[in-house]
Amino acid sequence: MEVDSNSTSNNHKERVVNRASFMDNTKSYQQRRGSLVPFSPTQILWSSENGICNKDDKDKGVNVQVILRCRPFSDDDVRAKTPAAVTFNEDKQEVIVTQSMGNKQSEKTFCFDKVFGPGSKQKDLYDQVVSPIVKDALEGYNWTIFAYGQTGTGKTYTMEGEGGKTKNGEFHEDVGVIPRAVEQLFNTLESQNADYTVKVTYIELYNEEITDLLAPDEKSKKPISLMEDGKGAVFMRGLEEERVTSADEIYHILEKGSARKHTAETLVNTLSNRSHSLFTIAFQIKENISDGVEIIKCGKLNLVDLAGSENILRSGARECKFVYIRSQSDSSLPDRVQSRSTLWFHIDAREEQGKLGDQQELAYPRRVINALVDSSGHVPYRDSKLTRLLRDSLGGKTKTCIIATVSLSVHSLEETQNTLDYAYRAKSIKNRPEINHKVTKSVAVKELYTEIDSLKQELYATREKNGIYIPHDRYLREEAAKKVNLHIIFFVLHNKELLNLQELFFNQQKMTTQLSQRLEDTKRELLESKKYESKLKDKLKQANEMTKEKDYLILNLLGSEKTLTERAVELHSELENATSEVSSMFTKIEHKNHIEEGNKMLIQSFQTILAQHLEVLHKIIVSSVAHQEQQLNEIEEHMKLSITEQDKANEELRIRAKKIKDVFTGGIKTLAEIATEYSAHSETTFGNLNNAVVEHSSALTELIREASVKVGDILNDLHCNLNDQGQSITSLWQQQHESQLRAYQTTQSASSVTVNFFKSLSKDIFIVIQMVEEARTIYDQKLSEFQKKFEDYADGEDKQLLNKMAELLANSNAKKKQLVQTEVDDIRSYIGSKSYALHNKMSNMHTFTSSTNDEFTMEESSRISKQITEKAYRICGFKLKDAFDTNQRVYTRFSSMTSSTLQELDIAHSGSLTFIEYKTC
Ligand SMILES: Nc1ncnc2c1ncn2[C@@H]1O[C@H](COP(=O)(O)OP(=O)(O)OP(=O)(O)O)[C@@H](O)[C@H]1O
Repeated sequence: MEVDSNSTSNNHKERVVNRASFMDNTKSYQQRRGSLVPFSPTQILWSSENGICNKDDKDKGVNVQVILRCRPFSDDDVRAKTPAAVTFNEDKQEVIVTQSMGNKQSEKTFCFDKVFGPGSKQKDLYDQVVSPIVKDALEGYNWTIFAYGQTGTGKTYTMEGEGGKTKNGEFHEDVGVIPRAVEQLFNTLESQNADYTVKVTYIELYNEEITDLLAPDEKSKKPISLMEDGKGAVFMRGLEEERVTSADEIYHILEKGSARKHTAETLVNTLSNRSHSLFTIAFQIKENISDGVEIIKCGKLNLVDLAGSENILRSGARECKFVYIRSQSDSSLPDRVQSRSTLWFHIDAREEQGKLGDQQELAYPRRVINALVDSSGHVPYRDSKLTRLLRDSLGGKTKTCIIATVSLSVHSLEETQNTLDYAYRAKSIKNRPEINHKVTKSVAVKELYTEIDSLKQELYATREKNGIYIPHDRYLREEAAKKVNLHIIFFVLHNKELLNLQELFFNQQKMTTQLSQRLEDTKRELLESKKYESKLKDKLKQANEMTKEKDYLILNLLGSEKTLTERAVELHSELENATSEVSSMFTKIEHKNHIEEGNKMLIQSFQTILAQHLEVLHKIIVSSVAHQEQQLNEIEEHMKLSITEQDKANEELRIRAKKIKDVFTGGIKTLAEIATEYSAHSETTFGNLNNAVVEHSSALTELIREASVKVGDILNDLHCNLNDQGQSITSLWQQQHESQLRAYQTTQSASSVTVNFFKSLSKDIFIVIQMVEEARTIYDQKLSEFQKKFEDYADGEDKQLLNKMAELLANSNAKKKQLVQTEVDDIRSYIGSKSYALHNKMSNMHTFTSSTNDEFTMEESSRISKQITEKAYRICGFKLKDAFDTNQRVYTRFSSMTSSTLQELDIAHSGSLTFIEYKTC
């Protein structure tokens, strides 16, 4: 019957059988793969009672080596720029943890045997830490290396690593401790050219259940139980041992075993180990130390990858079967350990202890460590399978190296501190390593033969189903030995017990005083706690009220959130609309920019056109000025010509008037001569006189007629001249007017074109409108100034010209008028004086005739003479009257002609003045 550690039975026989079974098992000859030496790794793992120890090591003890390794930031941490909470001093082997509490920062420094920072490589760790361990193990020591730390901090990465071998047979840089150790082991064994046997086991401890990861298949997997040999040595029953001959075989086994592990995904690790795994390599090396004397070195490496140390709920594990330890309920533990455990783990009162998982399993090693560190006497190895398996490694005969893994991240600060605390405490655990038993070949062979016999008999008995067969002499031997042992044990135990009890009593006394003191403290604390509780209750009440308020607020908030959501939807649609509008605006802006570009080009072309127009305008003005100058010159020439013609006409008129005067003077003279001759020869020449008078009268009439015709001609010529002058002036004025009109129209059209163009521009270009407006205003101003100047200039010129013309015309008219008036006056006075002289002559002739009539008083003669005189008188009278009438008519006609000409001249003059006034206005 097997004795489980949890079993309370201590039946002697059972123990013997059990031990026998253990011995059988440990010394069973491994024939499966033809090994040279009988051995069992499990035996060597947990028992080394036959070992030869180094006296110094055994006496003083060797501290557990504690290595600290920190993993680098994950990609997520790098992305989130997570701050680091841990710094390293690899030279001093120190780790500094920085913690912020409000405004304060506290630092805690931990010192370890070796510290590997986030930049460390797998090879560095292996070369500096594990390689010496492997060498030491090859000397015959048992070694346990276990990785401990929070999930995702790199335990599996450190122990197993990632990747395999490269093409040139070297390890990938991420390969971990186990494959490298395997290779070093085989390389050394090969190089020593020794006979050796290597065997491996690979187990998983999950939920207090041990699983053989190397079992051929799931069905043939047997439950593995832990067994003790009564002396503290533990072995696993039913465990498959695989004998290996090369490193590659081990890699294969590792792969196979790893694939079977219980894993789950956590928030910090996608492939998190939910179990503890123990990979063990046990080896025996046969060494020939001298002729014929052979020794066998037995060494062993236990490579343990523990499950994540942290609070699993916090890590977000899925499908997690684990709960947390309820240390208060564990009555088997001393109070001190319980309270410490409570600090480390969360409690779930619903779970029974039996159902507790890995976290509880991890709590036990901590308790073991605490007990070992505090030297409290009782070390609770038996509380869990893990601590039972690690018994020899924590305070036992196995050398131990703990690789504590931590994360840099500030988010893992709490777990990092726990790990560092735990690792730091573990540093002070002392083991008492012993080198393993070295046996000669002959002794081993003898033992093996005995074992074979015993096994054969056992087998026989089993087949016969007669119970377990023990040979008689062996039975007697063992019984006797047992009796002796019992006595010895009883005696020793008795004495020891006595001593222990004494010690226990003193300890108890000490503890009692301590406990009563603590009880007092606790009572005080209880009182304070009660006070605190009442305060808490008050606070709870307040909190409840606040919760109600908050609920109400939340309801309101939900309502407003709903409206906000609706509003958000509306806004969203509005935003979409706005976006489309904005995009259309952008298109418009683009279009506008395009137009502006076009406008710019238009402005530029307009500037060019404007410049061209201005140039043309300038040319037109220049040509118009030249034209006007030419016209003025022409007018001047015309005026000069007309003045010359006028002078000529005047000269002609003067000559004619002189001729008329001469004719009149000649006629008067002739008349005087005739009168004289008449008076001398009054009677004889009366007839001649009559004839001469008649002749002269007719000649006078003819003369007057010719004079009046000539005067009429002169007046006609004068009138024609005036008409010509008027016409030439009118045509000149018309030309002038037309050219002015053209110039004015050109200017007007140019200005209107400019204005229109600027108006149309102002509509199109809103942004450049100011510039354009300014330019337009400036241009307008300049143009209007120019136009004004031009108009002023043209008007001034016109005015000056018209004034000059009017002056010239007025002068010429006045001169003409004066000339005509003087001529007319002269003619009038001449005619008047002539008429008067004629009248005087006639009256003189009348007086002479009457006196002649008086002198000849003869009736006949006086009657004839009277008749002749009266006849002559009548004829002269008639002739004079005719001449006078003709003269009068000529005078009237001439006067009327002159006045009408003068009137026409006045009208033309007033017309010119009106035109000049109109132009001036
Ligand atoms: N020192 C390191 N350098 C580079 N990558 C690392 C390091 N340590 C860990 N990692 C990476 O972090 C991830 C988690 O590591 P690992 O699975 O070894 O953590 P663990 O402590 O074994 O977690 P669990 O307890 O959940 O099994 C892996 O992808 C691994 O590659």
